[in-house]
Amino acid sequence: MSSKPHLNIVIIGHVDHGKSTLVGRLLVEVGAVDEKTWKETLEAAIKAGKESEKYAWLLDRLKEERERGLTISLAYRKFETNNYYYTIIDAPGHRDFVKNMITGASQADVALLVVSAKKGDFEAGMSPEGQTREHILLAKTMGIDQLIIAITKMDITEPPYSEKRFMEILETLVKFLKATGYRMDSVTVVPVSGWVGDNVVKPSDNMPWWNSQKMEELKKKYGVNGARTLLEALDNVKEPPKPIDKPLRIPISEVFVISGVGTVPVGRVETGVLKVGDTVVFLPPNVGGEVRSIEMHHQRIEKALPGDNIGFNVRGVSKEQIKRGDVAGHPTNPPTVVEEFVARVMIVWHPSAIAPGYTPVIHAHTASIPCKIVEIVGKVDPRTGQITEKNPPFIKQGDIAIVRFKPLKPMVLEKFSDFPPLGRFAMRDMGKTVGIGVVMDVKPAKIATK
Ligand SMILES: Nc1nc2c(ncn2[C@@H]2O[C@H](COP(=O)(O)OP(=O)(O)OP(=O)(O)O)[C@@H](O)[C@H]2O)c(=O)[nH]1
Repeated sequence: MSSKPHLNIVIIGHVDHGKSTLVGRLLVEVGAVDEKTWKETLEAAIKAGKESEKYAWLLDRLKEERERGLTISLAYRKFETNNYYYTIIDAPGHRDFVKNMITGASQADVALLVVSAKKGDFEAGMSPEGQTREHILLAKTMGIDQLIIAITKMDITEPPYSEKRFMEILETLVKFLKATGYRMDSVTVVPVSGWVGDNVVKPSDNMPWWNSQKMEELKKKYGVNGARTLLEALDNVKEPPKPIDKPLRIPISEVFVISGVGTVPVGRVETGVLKVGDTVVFLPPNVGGEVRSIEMHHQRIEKALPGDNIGFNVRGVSKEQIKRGDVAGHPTNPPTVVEEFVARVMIVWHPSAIAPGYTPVIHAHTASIPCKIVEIVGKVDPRTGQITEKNPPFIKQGDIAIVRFKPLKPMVLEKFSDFPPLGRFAMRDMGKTVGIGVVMDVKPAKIATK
């Protein structure tokens, strides 16, 4: 196996804009789905009267197989480019997308926004209820900074492969993306047809205007990057910085006592490196000691890296002192216990209005702590992405807002920009997910030294 970096990608876009068709085409052309499986699936699609939706049909079938627990389909959600291994985190509908983003073990490194250029389609996606608009905001809220925009169905613009239509769409999108806070140099655009296969893996002759001169023009005019094909755009994504260089953070999921070993907290290393012999500290309780051993998959290891699920024995820490939701780090740069934090939240479900005083349970990393809203700093207008209303009296379903929270018990949280896995959360109440958010700023609590 080669050592290409692994990236997670999420597919977003308005209903029927051509996500499945484009992704199906990509998977077939890069060889992630073999020709034989493809032909069989195609025949089944024709039999079922789904000829015109064969790629979508394929993806749906793969999804069904996965839901039935067949492992083979997993392979079809993975593909390679020259530089990366990709895993597709699917996002067929808004609800699933939100759920996946919160509960998914893996954060998306990049989003592929599929936008239909067909007359009327693009306009529907950008309407106030449109998912193009909603998904862009959601992706931004969840901290996905790299965006590839595939403007698809170029074969059925009027006239077909219209440069004018492409430019009109791009201009509207750029305006909205800028207002949302996207950096244009993190955005790459490509005109495609998922159906015909133009500019998906192979450069197409149908859009002679899509050339290096045009891409330079777009860079100058809007700051966005152009890619010859979707594959090239995927290949040129920037590798996210390795969390190995960051301070150590291990959210604890369980604590065991093992005879002959002692106290063994278990958790996943999110950032940094843990070595045998290191001194660690657990926050909020602020207790710590020397790491005597580290175990992964029942094997002793000397050092644990981001992504490793480990159990580790710490001298002088008892089971009663630490629990799920605590976070281990090095004493030189310990995890942050917050007195208050400011977050950007999106309310995905709530039957009435949310006002200061409201206290949902915040689920962040392995912690679940009730946190009170002490201030609604401002409401973000979904049409522009800008703060419009300062200190509104309440927020409701569909709103995006900047909110200040106060945890009712000691809690470790970090700024999303510093430690993404410790800076995103779900707000839950009444057994449901009320909202999602990312931590923009923290006010550290004073910790008593022991
Ligand atoms: N002509 C043309 N039709 C396309 C293209 N891409 C998709 N379509 C058609 O548009 C319709 C929707 O495509 P899908 O790929 O199912 O769209 P989707 O975004 O996956 O849809 P949902 O998952 O239901 O949101 C289907 O009838 C496709 O055949 C394209 O590039 N050109």
